Amino acid sequence: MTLSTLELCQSAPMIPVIVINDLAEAVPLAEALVDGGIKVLEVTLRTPVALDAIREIIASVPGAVVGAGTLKSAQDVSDCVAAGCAFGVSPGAPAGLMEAVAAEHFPFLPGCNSPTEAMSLADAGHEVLKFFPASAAGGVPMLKAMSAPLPDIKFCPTGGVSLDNAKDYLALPNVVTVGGSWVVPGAQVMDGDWDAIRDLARETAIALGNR
Ligand SMILES: O=C[C@H](O)COP(=O)(O)O
Ligand SMILES: CC(=O)C(=O)O
Repeated sequence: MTLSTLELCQSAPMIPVIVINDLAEAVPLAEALVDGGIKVLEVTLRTPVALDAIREIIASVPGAVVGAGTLKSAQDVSDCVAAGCAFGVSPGAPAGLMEAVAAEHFPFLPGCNSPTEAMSLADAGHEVLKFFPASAAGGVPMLKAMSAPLPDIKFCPTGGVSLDNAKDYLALPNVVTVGGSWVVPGAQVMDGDWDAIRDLARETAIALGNR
C-alpha cells in the first residue's frame, strides 16, 4: 500500500536521517531502529552503498518503511523508485528533480525554508514539506511565524533538531514530525553498537510519542 507523505509523517515520532558507509551496517541498524519504535527510515543517497543498503533493508526488515534522502536529480528519483523506496526526501526542490517526482507520482518531501518556496510547493500539491536546515533557517520562531498566514502548509523540520528541542517543534500546529541524525550517532554505528542505537530509538519514540 502506498502511504501519502502526510500519513508517513503522522506515523513517525521522528524520521532518522541515516548515512550508511558500510553495507554491512544497513540491516542491523534498521533492525535496531525498528525494535526501538522508529519505523520510518530515511537512508540518504550520500554514499555509494546507499541504494544497495535500501534494497537490503527492504528485503530483510519487514517492519521498516524505507525511504531515501538527499535526492538531487531525476536519476535519483528513478533509482529510488526502482529500489522500492516508499518515499523520497530532498534538502531542496530543483525543477528537474520535481518534474521527475511528479512524473513518477513518488511520495516526496521537498526541502524549503521560505514562505515563497513553501507556497509554490504547496501549490504543486505537496502536503508536507521538509523545513531545512531547520535551526539555521530560523527554527521554531520561523515555523511559528509561517503558521499564521499559511496554516495549511505542514512541515518536517530537519537540521539541528535533537531530543532536547524536538518537542518544541512538535508542539507547533504546522509540524507533523521532525527529522534528524541524533538517533544514529556515527560512533555507535561504526562500533556496531546496535543495543545503544535501539535504546536511543526507544528513548526517542517514548519521549516524542510512539505512533
Ligand atoms: O544533513 C543534515 C541532516 O539532514 C540532519 O541534520 P542533523 O544532523 O542536524 O540532525
Ligand atoms: C536534509 C535531508 O533530509 C536530506 O538530505 O534529504
